[in-house]
Amino acid sequence: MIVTVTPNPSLDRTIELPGPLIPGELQRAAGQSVESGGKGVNVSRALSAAGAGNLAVLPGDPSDPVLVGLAEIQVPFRSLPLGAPLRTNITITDPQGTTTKINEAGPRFGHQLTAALEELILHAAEGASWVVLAGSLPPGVPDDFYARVAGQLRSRYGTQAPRIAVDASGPALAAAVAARPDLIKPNAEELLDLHRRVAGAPARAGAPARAGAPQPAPAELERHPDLVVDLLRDLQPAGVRTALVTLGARGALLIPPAGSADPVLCAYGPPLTARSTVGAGDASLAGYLAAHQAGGTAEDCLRQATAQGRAAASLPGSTMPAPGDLTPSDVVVEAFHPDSERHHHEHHHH
Ligand SMILES: O=P(O)(O)OC[C@@]1(O)O[C@H](CO)[C@@H](O)[C@@H]1O
Repeated sequence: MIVTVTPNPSLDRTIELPGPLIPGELQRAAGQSVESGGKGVNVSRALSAAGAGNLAVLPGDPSDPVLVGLAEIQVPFRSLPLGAPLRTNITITDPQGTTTKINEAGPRFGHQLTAALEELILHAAEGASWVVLAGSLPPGVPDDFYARVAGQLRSRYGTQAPRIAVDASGPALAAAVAARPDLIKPNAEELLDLHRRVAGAPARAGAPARAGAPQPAPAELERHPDLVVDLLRDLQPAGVRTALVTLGARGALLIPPAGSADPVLCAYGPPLTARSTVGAGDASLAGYLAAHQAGGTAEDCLRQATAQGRAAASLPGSTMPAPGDLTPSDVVVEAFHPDSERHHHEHHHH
């Protein structure tokens, strides 16, 4: 069973505009939807849609629309009553595939709530194969929350401890990496940010010091997977093990831990117009975990991750794909070679 943890869930409200977003103007929506969200909640929704056993752990009162929504779609969850509403996050999409997102901070946690959430997670994780620690931390929860939880899970369950995946950003991700999670799933922007934050990490033996060197823009990183691999190698001494790096329309890379004999794998598919990219990374992570849980090879896991991410991007709002939405045979997975890769992508996109 896969346990997902979402300390800062959200009600995701999506507005579909008939044209580009114009700041300062009244615009009328061509469509709208509301879904229970937050990264771990999305991973759970995607796992449930794929028929994979999972349990979502999240704060929220029983009457909160996020929990009511989860119950409606029969995603199993355990929740921690808050006495306060969860946040609402807004997504605005246009027909060109541009997604604008505005996320609230979320309700404030005191020490007691933080401790109660930690205990709920430790309890719910008993017997789990994976625990996914996902999304931002609400105000009041310390940045090292994921690192602490990972440490507690390992000390409490020892050899029976679940594998740990982290899908977060900013300080929560940087602090979590120190606990050596089994898997991280950054996108280009999160990877650059992580590299910036962990720049003080000891450089890998023989590598030129990269700290202070100008960083590429996220879109440039998506076009140059060789740069992604370089950044990852820099981060491994700081605690990064397996990394699933999602590269938007460019596919994804699976980078094994330092010293592994396994090759770096890359995956891509035919061009697609995104309808809403919100939740695509979460769907990718769910695909990876479902395939891993089913005993799949690294190639299977990356193919399933990429197929799920592509399907999620082509669906409105943060809708998670069902098996019928997937076209895994569209996805090419191959060993990554810096030179051939650039050629492939150029070939592919012209
Ligand atoms: O503010 P966070 O916790 O970083 O991200 C929250 C969020 O943007 O992540 C999901 C998409 O990945 C959405 O369901 C949700 O609104």
